Amino acid sequence: MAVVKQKVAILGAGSWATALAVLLAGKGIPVDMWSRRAGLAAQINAEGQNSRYLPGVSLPPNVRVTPDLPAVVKNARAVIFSVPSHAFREVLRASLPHLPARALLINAAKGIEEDSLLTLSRVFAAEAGEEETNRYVVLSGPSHAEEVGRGIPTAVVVAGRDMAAAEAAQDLFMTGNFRVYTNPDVAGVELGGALKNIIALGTGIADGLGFGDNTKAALMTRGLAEITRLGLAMGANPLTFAGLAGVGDLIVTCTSMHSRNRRAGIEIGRGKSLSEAVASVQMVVEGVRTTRAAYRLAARYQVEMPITEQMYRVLFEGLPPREAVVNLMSRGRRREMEEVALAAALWREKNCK
Ligand SMILES: NC(=O)c1ccc[n+]([C@@H]2O[C@H](COP(=O)([O-])OP(=O)(O)OC[C@H]3O[C@@H](n4cnc5c(N)ncnc54)[C@H](O)[C@@H]3O)[C@@H](O)[C@H]2O)c1
Ligand SMILES: O=P(O)(O)OC[C@H](O)CO
Repeated sequence: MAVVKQKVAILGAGSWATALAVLLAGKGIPVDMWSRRAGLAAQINAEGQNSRYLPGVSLPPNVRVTPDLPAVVKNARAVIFSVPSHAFREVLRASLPHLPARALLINAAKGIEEDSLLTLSRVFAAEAGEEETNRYVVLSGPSHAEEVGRGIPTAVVVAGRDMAAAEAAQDLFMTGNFRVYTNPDVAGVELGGALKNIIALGTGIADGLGFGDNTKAALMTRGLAEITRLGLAMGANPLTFAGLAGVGDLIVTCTSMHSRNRRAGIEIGRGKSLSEAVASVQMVVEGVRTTRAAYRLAARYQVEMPITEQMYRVLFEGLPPREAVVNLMSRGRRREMEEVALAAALWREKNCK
């Protein structure tokens, strides 16, 4: 007798939600997806693809899309949140009364809540209660929907405070083309995934200005240094930033034409306004809100984040991108590793007794 697999719910119907639906449905798992817009749900069901957000990728027949949120999460063994980070609290709140008691809860969004400056795991704890965080995990790493949807080999990471939950998510997603690692460092994995978007906007701007690979490598490397500094101040393990959610995602987002953050940056570098650049991408550009959040977090934690500061001035204070480059290049002399190494030593002392 064939074993009927218990369904998975995906909240959101954008590009990442659709790619994850294709991945899971390809494993024979029934997938119910929630779209807040009935029209988009009907269109996806009728066309057998999400032509608005992930054109050219066929959805298996075991994927259904509906605007009925309670019906989508009912009896799901896992619920995946795949909406932009600014919508996470609202969608979580709407779904909480309906979530099955033991369902694994997976967040696939990459951002920091702008008003509260909370990472999304902390938003979850605030809304659902600290006792629920054992079944909450975050999925991150270098994974563009356009490639995952087409079965291109990809490696990602799942972080959870309870390793059993992280391992359950690992089992859920793992395929021959989608390799999943686990990590207990929730803060590091979510900060890596969120903060790299600021640097991707920056490398896009550098490309739009006509600069070269040297500039991009400099921004990525020094970007990783300031991401690590803030991560350390916020309790993350510095080694997480050497992994898939850190340097891995930084590489893919700063170099790929699939990256919405990089594409928006290119348009800004070519002279478009922020709103024109974001509108041209037609999908969420998480790095814009994250730049605002990280700029304030840097001040709160007294962490030096020069690239983030210049990005903030370009995006929100009208600083011409070329002046931002001059400001970065003319900073005082520094030793490369001093602060990060010191902070990492302190972290080891505190956490590796
Ligand atoms: N696209 C990728 O390759 C990719 C990969 C990994 C992670 N992510 C992350 O996944 C999250 C979602 O990104 P995406 O690429 O799917 O975005 P997208 O722009 O492709 O789609 C966003 C979806 O969310 C919906 N939405 C927007 N505001 C909403 C709200 N208030 N309530 C409910 N739904 C709302 C939109 O209608 C749309 O269906 C982001 O945090 C992104 O960083 C994306
Ligand atoms: O398209 P981007 O720039 O939002 O990046 C998407 C994913 O985070 C890549 O891993």
